[in-house]
Amino acid sequence: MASGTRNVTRFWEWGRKIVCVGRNYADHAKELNNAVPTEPVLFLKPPSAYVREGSPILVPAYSSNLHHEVELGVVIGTGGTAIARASAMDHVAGYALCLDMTARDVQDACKAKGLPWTLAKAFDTSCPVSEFVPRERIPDPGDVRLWLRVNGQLRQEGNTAQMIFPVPYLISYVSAIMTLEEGDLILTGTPAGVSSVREHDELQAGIEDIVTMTFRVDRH
Ligand SMILES: O=C([O-])CC(=O)C(=O)O
Ligand SMILES: [Mg+2]
Repeated sequence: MASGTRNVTRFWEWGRKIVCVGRNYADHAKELNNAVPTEPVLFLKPPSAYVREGSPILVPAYSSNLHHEVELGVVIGTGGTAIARASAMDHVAGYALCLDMTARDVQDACKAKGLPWTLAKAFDTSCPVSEFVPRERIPDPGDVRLWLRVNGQLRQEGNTAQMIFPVPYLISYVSAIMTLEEGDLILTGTPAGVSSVREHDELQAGIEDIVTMTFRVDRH
């Protein structure tokens, strides 16, 4: 697991990139009136987006509609360029439960103006992450249940079997565009049920009961 003096189980400390896949579940694409894509939709978050349990998720000062998106995160172990689909899983060190926090009002405005989603997706605390989950604990990333509760109420529930583009496809696709490096994280998209959160809300999420996490929401 160790690489030099660094340990991939603390990948969020490495300063590596976070590659996000959008609209990878048809039911979520439809709930936001987006077309179901014929190839992956990609965007990035900077490593400064990471937040860990114990620290709050902050609503950006410029947003009044912050949404949760629960997602399976794939942590890259061995980097590569133009990785073949057949060997893609050899590049996975493990997984993490992630939230792709999204300023939905800002994203809607960006979409309307044809602008990038950076303000909506890449702000500080926009990427809450769980503990690292070693790959052995998820033998099939194409068949795990993701769930998210807000103040105890179930809001999102989906199975990664519903992904349009499965994990090996995504690793191959992304690595043909940008080299994947050890410690990079791929967020694989969210199932349906995204909704608003406010100051003082409590978010609880899990990959089944393999890993769970709890975050509170605060304002700047
Ligand atoms: O903002 C969106 O709806 C796109 C996205 O991140 C997702 O589908 O997970
Ligand atoms: Mg997302």
